Amino acid sequence: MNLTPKSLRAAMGTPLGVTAPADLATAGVAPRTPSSNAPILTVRGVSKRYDADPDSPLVLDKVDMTVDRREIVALLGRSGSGKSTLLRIIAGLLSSTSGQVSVAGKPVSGPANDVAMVFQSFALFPWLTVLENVQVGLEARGVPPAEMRRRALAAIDLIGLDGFENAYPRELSGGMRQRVGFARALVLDPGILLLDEPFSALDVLTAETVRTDFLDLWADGHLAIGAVLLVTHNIEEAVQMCDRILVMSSNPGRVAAEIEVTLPHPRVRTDPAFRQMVDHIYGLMTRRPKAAPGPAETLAAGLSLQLPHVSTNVLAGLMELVDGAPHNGVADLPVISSALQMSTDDLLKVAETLQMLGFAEVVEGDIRLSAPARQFAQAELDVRKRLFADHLLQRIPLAGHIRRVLQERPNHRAPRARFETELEDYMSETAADETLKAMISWARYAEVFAYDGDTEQFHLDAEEEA
Ligand SMILES: Nc1ncnc2c1ncn2[C@@H]1O[C@H](COP(=O)(O)OP(=O)(O)OP(=O)(O)O)[C@@H](O)[C@H]1O
Repeated sequence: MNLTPKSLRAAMGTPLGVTAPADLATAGVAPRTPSSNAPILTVRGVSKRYDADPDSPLVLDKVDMTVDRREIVALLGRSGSGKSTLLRIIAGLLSSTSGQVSVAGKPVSGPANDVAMVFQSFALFPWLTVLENVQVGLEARGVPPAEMRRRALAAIDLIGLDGFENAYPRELSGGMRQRVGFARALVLDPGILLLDEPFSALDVLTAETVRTDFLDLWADGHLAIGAVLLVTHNIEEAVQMCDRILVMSSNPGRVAAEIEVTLPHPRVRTDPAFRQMVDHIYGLMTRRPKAAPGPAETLAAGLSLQLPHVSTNVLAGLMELVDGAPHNGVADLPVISSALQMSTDDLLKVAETLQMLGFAEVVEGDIRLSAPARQFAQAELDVRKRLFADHLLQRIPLAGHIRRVLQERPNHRAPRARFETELEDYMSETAADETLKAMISWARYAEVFAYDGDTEQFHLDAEEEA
């Protein structure tokens, strides 16, 4: 039986909207009714490098943001944009390189009492029961045992786990485990609740149930929390849940756009206004990758272009899909993403790779194939390879550079390390490694040069030497 707060209350014969257990509820609190003008969270000029070396990658660059009382705010961004880093700095689990964070007017310099967090991985103690897991934070704060038990039971009841107090996490489904994660955070009555992709490890239906139950409790004023900051890369989740969405850009992470969501609750995903907002945000998240430099520009500029490791099978698959009916060359990315059950992040990465290679334009949430891409989609393998080779050499300076070096060397061979070192002047080691992996797989497909994994050397085959 799926015990949700709604079904639980119904089973108890109490109408929705009743006052929740005293320690958790702030009766009569209406969402978005500020109890004070000061924001509950203020982030000012926060920058972060993980390495003390000033030349190491800047993960966050002078981030400014606030969250008001009774607000649910999303930090939405692509993978690697620094969302989790920012959340951990706000929680006091990580220090910033510069800038300040304050919660409820107090500067954060370590784990703060006014902050609680729900993790993607649930992070429960497997050897503790549900009740003991929920009590952990209260125990750390020295709450007396009787009060601790009373508050933990109230939180468990509220979140729909009544009857499971003595169960161990291994006996619970994923959705129930995450409810424990929520109860453990809510029991602390935090000024701000930080949600780090709390629904992304759940299957689609369970995620939707836990999400809407949480929203119901919030809307009914049953949660004694000041505000919520949600980290997600799921655009629909952000539009469904939040009053405001902060879109983060990557490399370095910055707040690139801020969107107020005023759609009435409950928000329906098929509603045209909902879809329009999702499309708009898709557009904002679709940055145009740096264009390949023209002949007048330096090789250095070209080598700074990071390549995503997307396989040619996946690239070909998306071109075929968009080329075919009913899209006929132009498609709405949110529509394809739900049809393929692909995350926004994964789909945008593929679409932007096609754009980088000159096979597509990605604008305002749409992907439009170029003429060569449509030709590719309908061609046999040898024509596909030729088209891909042309685009690779024209659009990706690294491809031309490696090929030139191989042509100039008498034995037509060069070690991978030679290019890796060169790339690392412009990007991190991880990015250089991913760039070379992409280059190797694309070049092999297009037969513009070869790579020997055993000797870690690039080389030209006889027909490639021409
Ligand atoms: N402990 C660490 N040491 C060094 N670099 C790190 C560390 N943690 C994260 N990074 C780097 O910081 C950048 C931002 O990572 P972060 O996890 O904050 O991004 P994110 O937006 O939360 O990504 P995701 O959605 O994939 O979780 C990435 O380039 C990542 O490689």
